[in-house]
Amino acid sequence: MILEGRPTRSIRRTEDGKGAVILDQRKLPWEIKWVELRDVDAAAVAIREMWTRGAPMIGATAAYGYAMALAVDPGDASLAAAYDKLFETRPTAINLRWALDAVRAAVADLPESERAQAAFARADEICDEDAELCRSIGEHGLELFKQLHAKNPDRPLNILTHCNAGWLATVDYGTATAPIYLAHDAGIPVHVWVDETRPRNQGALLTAFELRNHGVPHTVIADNAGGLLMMKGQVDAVVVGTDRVTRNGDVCNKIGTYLKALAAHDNDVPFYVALPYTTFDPNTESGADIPIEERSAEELTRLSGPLANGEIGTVRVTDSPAANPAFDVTPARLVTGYITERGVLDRI
Ligand SMILES: CSC[C@H]1O[C@H](OP(=O)(O)O)[C@H](O)[C@@H]1O
Repeated sequence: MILEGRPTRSIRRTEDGKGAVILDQRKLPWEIKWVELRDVDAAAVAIREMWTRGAPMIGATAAYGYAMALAVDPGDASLAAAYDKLFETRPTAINLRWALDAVRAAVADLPESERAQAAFARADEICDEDAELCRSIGEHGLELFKQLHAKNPDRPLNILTHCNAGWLATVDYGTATAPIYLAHDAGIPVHVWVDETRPRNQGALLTAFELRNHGVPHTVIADNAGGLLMMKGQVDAVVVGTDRVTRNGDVCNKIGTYLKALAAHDNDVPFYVALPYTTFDPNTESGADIPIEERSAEELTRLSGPLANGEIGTVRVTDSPAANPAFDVTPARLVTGYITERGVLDRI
């Protein structure tokens, strides 16, 4: 099923098959700008500077960047150097490692002359698989939403989400948004509370953009408002994406997720995490072992956006020192269930 009102893919190969095309998400929603990535350095910059972001999208972009590196130099030294260059862009989302390992495994035993083509083919597979995984997450989440809505059939189902785990964060459908889109398209009245998600406002800018384009009723709220809404019975479930789920079920996600889980637990609101298997990390025991990315303080001390004259400007929020951890960890004990391509699981 192709969702109307938006591109069907957030990443694709260039026409000549030698690069990748992504949306520059830093410009959204004010400008829809597709950019071509033509080499591994461009892919690394796009990931590190968050032109494109979201765990599956980071993996997909890195996969194509890896293939571009091998098209220039397919030797073993390049295979290792390109892996490291892409791996060190952002430390938290496990999809990055998963995708790089998948491409390396597909080419390492091949003759050098065959490596680039095989790498691009594996990157294509990663993208096609991600779209299918997210659609399956949506199908299983749809059944859950039907059960939740049956409890209060005379009013919309109120879902709260944090950050952007939408089609912009994946190859298609999204993870947390997949059940929202499929429920909306199936005629289930869904309303979404969209956490703005400071400091980069992926919720207010990206999730709101997606939902607006798809005609899904939604309300942008301050990150700190969710607890009150839950206390007032205005949230039927919290559904978020994730960047890494560890073997014990701990969930690493955008900063602020843990606080939503605490409020949900205190108000008996179910808290679900949507993820494909590519975001599960069996090699890490618990959330305590996950590297938490620390991003620039400027992301917190400066705000940018269109000024009255339409130009993109920046305003100062504070001139004081700032700390900017980009993720936090929600312990498994606070997670009601995991919405996966295999179904809704009460333990991962
Ligand atoms: C489906 S992954 C979405 C996940 O990625 C986001 O992080 P970022 O925007 O920094 O890449 C956020 O944690 C989302 O939940």
